[in-house]
Amino acid sequence: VVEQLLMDSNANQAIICDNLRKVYPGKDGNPDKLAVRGLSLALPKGQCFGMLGPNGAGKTSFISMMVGLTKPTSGTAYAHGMDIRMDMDDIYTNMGVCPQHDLLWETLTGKEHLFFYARLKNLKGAALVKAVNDSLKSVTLFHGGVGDKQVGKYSGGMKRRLSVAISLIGDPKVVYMDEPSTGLDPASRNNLWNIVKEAKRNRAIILTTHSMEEAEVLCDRLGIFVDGEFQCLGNPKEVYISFLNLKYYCSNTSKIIYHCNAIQLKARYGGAYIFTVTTPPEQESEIEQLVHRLSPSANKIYNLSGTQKFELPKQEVRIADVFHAVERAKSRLSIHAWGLVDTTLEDVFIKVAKGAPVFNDVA
Ligand SMILES: Nc1ncnc2c1ncn2[C@@H]1O[C@H](COP(=O)(O)OP(=O)(O)OP(=O)(O)O)[C@@H](O)[C@H]1O
Repeated sequence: VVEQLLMDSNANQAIICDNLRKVYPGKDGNPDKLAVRGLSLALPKGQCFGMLGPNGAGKTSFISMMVGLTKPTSGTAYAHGMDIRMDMDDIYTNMGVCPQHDLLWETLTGKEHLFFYARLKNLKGAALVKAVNDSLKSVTLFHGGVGDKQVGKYSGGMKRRLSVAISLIGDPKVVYMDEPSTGLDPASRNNLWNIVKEAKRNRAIILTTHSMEEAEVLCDRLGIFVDGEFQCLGNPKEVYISFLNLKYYCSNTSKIIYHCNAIQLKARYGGAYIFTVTTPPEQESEIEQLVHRLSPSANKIYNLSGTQKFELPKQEVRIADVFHAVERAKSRLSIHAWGLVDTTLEDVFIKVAKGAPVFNDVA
């Protein structure tokens, strides 16, 4: 699969991770720490991938490997088709990083920062000046001579915008952003989100965040990372979570309701339930009709080989009606499994984090 993706890398996949692992050797008789336990991921250009996870989950360890600060213990990853084990120098020319804490020189101006980083990306002459001015404009630090002020005089929001501008200077195709909007007021945060939305058009962005809202606004796909591995991967509208013992309204042919250790969730989007049904593929249209009778504005969000998922606006449906409708339908349809879940991304994230082992942030 990785080889196929790599062959396609020039055309499509900006980032490919192949069973990436990071183990920190235990010291003083302590056991080894598996910070990243075999991460595989492909991210096409034009997408922003959000990495959520509790403190100590391994997000920074992952990003550190991707940006060349540390070496993988095993496995590898490819940025723009280049291997992080061997080709880091080439990767740097096409990579941008916005670190969690602004790494800025207080006595340099915003513009000087951008000149410095743009030169590192081999920009020269008129192209260099244009790139710096465009960059300042894109993060609204151009007008009024703000770009010529020392960074020490910048507000937190201005520093964060500058850090994002630095990560994007030189048109890198792969960008890592570590909690880009942490600590910003709502207006500055919205401003920064617009910059990131614009930036993701022609590059791949991997973004870590603790904000569900940020993940929903910016990310085309996201994963919840716990204890060194993804517990779920999907788009913000629909994420699969496993290894959790969450209450889940679910039934299959033998049980009506049980507590199962898998959950499908839908992020808020106005408060909807996710209704999932698996039947033989030829019965799909009958299920669709049933769903639309229950909820006329239901929206189909997934369909594969007889498994269909719909979002049902909460104000339109009562849970009991769904249960009755499915039970009645079982007399004429082969419903292999079905489920109805009501939860928000934030609720689930908190439960995922609680379900994870307690991490000690101190290495
Ligand atoms: N250099 C190191 N040596 C040993 N253990 C480490 C080292 N760096 C991180 N760890 C451990 O690896 C685990 C993952 O840490 P990491 O910093 O990658 O998590 P994180 O998800 O980025 O957390 P946060 O959200 O707090 O930044 C933690 O248990 C941490 O204590």
